[in-house]
Amino acid sequence: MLSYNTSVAVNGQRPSSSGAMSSGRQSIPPSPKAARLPTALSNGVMTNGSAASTTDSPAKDQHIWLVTGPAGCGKSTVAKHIADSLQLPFVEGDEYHPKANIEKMSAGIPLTDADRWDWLTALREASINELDKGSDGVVLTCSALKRKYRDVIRVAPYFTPNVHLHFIYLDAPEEVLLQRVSARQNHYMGANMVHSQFEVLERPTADEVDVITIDVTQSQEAVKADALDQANKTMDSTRS
Ligand SMILES: Nc1ncnc2c1ncn2[C@@H]1O[C@H](COP(=O)(O)OP(=O)(O)OP(=O)(O)O)[C@@H](O)[C@H]1O
Ligand SMILES: O=C(O)[C@H](O)[C@@H](O)[C@H](O)[C@H](O)CO
Repeated sequence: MLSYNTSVAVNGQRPSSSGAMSSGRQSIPPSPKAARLPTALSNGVMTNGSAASTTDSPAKDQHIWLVTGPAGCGKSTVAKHIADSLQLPFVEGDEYHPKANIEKMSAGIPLTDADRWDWLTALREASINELDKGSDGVVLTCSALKRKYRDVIRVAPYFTPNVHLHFIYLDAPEEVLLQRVSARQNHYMGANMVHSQFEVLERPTADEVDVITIDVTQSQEAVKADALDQANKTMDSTRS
């Protein structure tokens, strides 16, 4: 049975190891967007339910860009830049946290797996909703600290081969992010939370071939340019 603790296949390949996993087993809730699940038409052809896929012409390529990493790594900065540059809708993951999560983090209490599940599925749904409106893609921010959190999002393009999911992981040592979060004003996530983010962080492994890693110890301008360049190259390589 598929569970939160079972790694999903990335580009058709199931990983040999999926990093540190906790012991609790919970079933992954199905995407509420049941219409995207394949259904058989009377002619036997499978469709994901979108209008485009029921016509003769193939559905256009659509990209989900999920900008990830611990608090303060620059997710919002990079995601806004990519969204503006590529003229794509932007979904700020922080705005999808339930009130209870914000209260916890404001009080300096790290979230648990259980606190994050509904948030992750809400973000997955938000990305699908944007694509369903017809855009060429969507850019989201989401810490996605653990492998199994990324796996929750990996369900989004299932059954829709025209949808390509890419993680942009912003990498920096803890000391760098501590400095950036300490300098930041008016944010619920305080510097006291940075260490806990690194305690649970599972850096993407080599088998997670849908991840682009960006070194964010560089200047903000260099990081933005690097991330956009990598996104453009990735899109070029997926073009059929
Ligand atoms: N490459 C960089 N160099 C220096 N400062 C940066 C860089 N990128 C972002 N910053 C600054 O670091 C802070 C955190 O950036 P940002 O809010 O984009 O991160 P985030 O990952 O979205 O944070 P959070 O997850 O806590 O919402 C901001 O004050 C931002 O201006
Ligand atoms: O998974 C988590 O613990 C949370 O998503 C945090 O990472 C914050 O929401 C975000 O980074 C804002 O600082």
